[in-house]
Amino acid sequence: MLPPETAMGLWDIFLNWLRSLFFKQEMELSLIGLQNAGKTSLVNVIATGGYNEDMIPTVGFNMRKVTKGNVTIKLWDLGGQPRFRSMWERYCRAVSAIVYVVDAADKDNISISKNELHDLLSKPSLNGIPLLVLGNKIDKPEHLSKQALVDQLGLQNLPDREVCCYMISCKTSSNIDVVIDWLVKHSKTKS
Ligand SMILES: Nc1nc2c(ncn2[C@@H]2O[C@H](COP(=O)(O)OP(=O)(O)OP(=O)(O)O)[C@@H](O)[C@H]2O)c(=O)[nH]1
Ligand SMILES: [Mg+2]
Repeated sequence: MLPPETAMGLWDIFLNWLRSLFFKQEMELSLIGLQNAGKTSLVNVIATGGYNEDMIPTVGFNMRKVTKGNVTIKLWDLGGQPRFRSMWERYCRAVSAIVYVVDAADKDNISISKNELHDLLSKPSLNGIPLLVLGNKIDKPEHLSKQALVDQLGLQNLPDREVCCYMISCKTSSNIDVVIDWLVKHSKTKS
């Protein structure tokens, strides 16, 4: 006979396993933003916790599946260079949320980032899709504050969609847990 506390532990593990069979969640996300913002770094940090200084710019897009608890997240990681931006919309149409990554320490490019974001959100096909804006690289001392980023990206006047903004660092993993929580809350139960 197992001691009662071990039996309870096993019972809990069994129940959790049973729950995970019946309540699988899934979601599809697109990661958008200018080149060098840190989109691929974010995928890596979510998937494995790893961070690398020597990144290769994404050509076209990459798809990666990541499982967090009961949630399987399909991530479309898109290239941010100007020549790839015209395909952003196509990869955002069917997603549960758009994740827009900004280099919060690159003040010179914030207005370009703002214009690209507003351009994308003006597409009728993307109406109503929740938006998560991530100000990345807060390990750099020159990074903008969250309020400054919200103001400079014009996030206050975005109609008819849920908008959320967090400041993160892929390098130090700051606030990555809050990002994952937000994503998991926006997933859908698989039917
Ligand atoms: N200091 C700092 N550097 C970062 C951070 N996140 C990413 N980087 C660096 O920024 C550079 C670009 O990162 P990527 O993840 O390749 O950027 P991307 O948005 O995928 O770029 P494209 O694929 O060209 O669109 C790399 O040198 C990263 O090491 C961060 O949180 N802090
Ligand atoms: Mg990339």
